[in-house]
Amino acid sequence: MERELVIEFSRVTEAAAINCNNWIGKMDKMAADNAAVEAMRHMFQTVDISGTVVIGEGEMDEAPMLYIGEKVGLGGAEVDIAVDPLEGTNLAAKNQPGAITVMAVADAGGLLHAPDMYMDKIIVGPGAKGAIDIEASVEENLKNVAQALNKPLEDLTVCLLDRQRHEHIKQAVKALGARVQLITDGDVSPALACCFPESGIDMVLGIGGAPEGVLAAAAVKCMGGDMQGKLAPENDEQVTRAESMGTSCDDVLTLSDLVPADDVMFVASGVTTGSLLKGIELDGDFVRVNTVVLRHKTGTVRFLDSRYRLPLT
Ligand SMILES: O=P(O)(O)OC[C@H]1O[C@](O)(COP(=O)(O)O)[C@@H](O)[C@@H]1O
Repeated sequence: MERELVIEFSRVTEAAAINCNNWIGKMDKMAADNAAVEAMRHMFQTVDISGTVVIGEGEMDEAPMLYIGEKVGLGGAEVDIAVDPLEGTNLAAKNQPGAITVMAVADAGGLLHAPDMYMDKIIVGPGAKGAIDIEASVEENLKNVAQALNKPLEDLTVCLLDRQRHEHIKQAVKALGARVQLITDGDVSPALACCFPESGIDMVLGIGGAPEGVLAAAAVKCMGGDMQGKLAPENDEQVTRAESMGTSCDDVLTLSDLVPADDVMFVASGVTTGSLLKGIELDGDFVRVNTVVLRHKTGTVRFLDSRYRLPLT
């Protein structure tokens, strides 16, 4: 991939974020999502790549735009693309922190084709690389991560979606005297955040979407953190579907299973303000949007503070 693509890709997630601005707080998550999808799809058509959507809005018969298998771009390097045009649709609709527009781009074959089902995840930043084991208990993982980070357990913060299915994790964290940070939606943002010590999040645990798991893995790989995942099927049909896509639900998926590519980029723009990215702001004649662009091959981490003059062209 070419260096110039950094800016090209940031325009894609920024267009999506700007286009859903009118829907922030309007209690209509479908409309917000559609606005992000439309803008992202439109902007892809201006980028010099031959892209294939491998994680997108669904299968071709259920999603008109950015469906799995859709070809995007003007032509150029053959890349695979994972998108979540609006990650945290509820957060945007309810004007709560942490909604982002996000994508990952890798050399063809470089991203796991994750089925649309749940995935159990354990994620840490670079300081705790090698200290996690998804098959070990919550207690064991917390102790090992605290030791790797050289932190007392009481100061360790574990982020998880506030769901009934995570009750055992909450209880285990409480019993150890560590801290939880409960989120209502959007588990990609904390995966990125735990790679930045100043975010205050040390690890992410629990079950969320598998497509979001691959996006999170792209961010974590670029940042030098660590992640393991395991598909969490809800029925036999999902087990069969996962197998037909080449992944067993019994497999522990390491970072290199989730993102085999060496050249992978992760790009996200803020919709509503979160721990690392500010949300969309109107600033006089301009609209302002914050973006993070990570690239594994070059080890670069870029924060962009972009402004677009209104009206948009
Ligand atoms: O709400 P559930 O079913 O627990 O699913 C959790 C998944 O949904 C999300 O919170 C948000 O997904 P959407 O943006 O599609 O609404 C993801 O970040 C997370 O992985």
